[in-house]
Amino acid sequence: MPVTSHVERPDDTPDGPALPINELFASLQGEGKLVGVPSTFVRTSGCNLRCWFCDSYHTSWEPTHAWMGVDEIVSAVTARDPDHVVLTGGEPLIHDETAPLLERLAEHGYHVTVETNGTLVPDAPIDLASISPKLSTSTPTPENAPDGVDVGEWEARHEESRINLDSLATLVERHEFQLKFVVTGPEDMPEIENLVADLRGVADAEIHDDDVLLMPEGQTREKLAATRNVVADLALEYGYRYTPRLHVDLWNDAPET
Ligand SMILES: C[S@@+](CC[C@H](N)C(=O)[O-])C[C@H]1O[C@@H](n2cnc3c(N)ncnc32)[C@H](O)[C@@H]1O
Ligand SMILES: Nc1nc2[nH]cc(C(=O)O)c2c(=O)[nH]1
Ligand code: SF4
Ligand SMILES: [Mg+2]
Repeated sequence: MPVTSHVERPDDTPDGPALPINELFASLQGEGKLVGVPSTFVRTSGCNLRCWFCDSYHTSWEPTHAWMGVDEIVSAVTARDPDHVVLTGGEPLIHDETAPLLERLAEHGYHVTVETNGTLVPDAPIDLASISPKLSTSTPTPENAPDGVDVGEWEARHEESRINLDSLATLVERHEFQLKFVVTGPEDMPEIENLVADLRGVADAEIHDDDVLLMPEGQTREKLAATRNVVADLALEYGYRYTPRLHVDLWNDAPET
């Protein structure tokens, strides 16, 4: 079981910038302000956190990928001719090579959303920073760990690195953004309220209530059936926005969706 966030680059990868790619596919944006928009998804492998509920297990707990040169990734995107591109992971911003990829995608004129946990800041163009800060209920423990996983050092490591207020402030100052919280239940709300207040205190940017999105936790239709109405009621109660997980409604937990 890998215990680092680092994904080693083997010697036989292409010359120039390259990234470990878990999957690259066309789908509808399933989450957030652009839900329903046809998009090409580029999913990098490797993450600096280990949410117990991570719906991309093969980019975090057990990273799986092929190395692709930035040129090759751009060609695979242009072949699909999208208007919207979503760069996600894993955590795409742990890789320095996401910056040249984002530059290239911007040159092509695509609208690019970056899905990030908000702990890192790139120096690169982003049209929508889709920031999903991780709450204390995301922290892995021996009790909630995915089957067969030894949480080991990750309980402490995740807990100490999951929130970086400076990074969050810089991201919301530099980019159009959404704050998309994975909500497991009402006990998450005080933490969300405190984090939004802290961020409003330090960031030189307006954070409107409808920039704050509550997303039900659940990798499967069955799990979402149990959380979505609870979370919808919380959005109504607190005045934040609700986001569905459209792709889970449509395709459950199938890969490349
Ligand atoms: C796999 S993450 C990759 C991007 C980045 N690492 C992050 O966490 O934002 C993509 C999105 O899925 C969300 N997510 C992951 N597992 C989830 C689950 N079990 N239920 C709901 N959302 C989940 C994350 O919060 C994030 O918004
Ligand atoms: N359809 C679809 N929409 C998504 N929006 C964010 C996703 C992600 O994994 O980052 C995602 C995903 O995995 N699939
Ligand atoms: S930060 Fe994102 S990719 Fe990393 S473990 Fe959490 S949900 Fe998965
Ligand atoms: Mg996903």
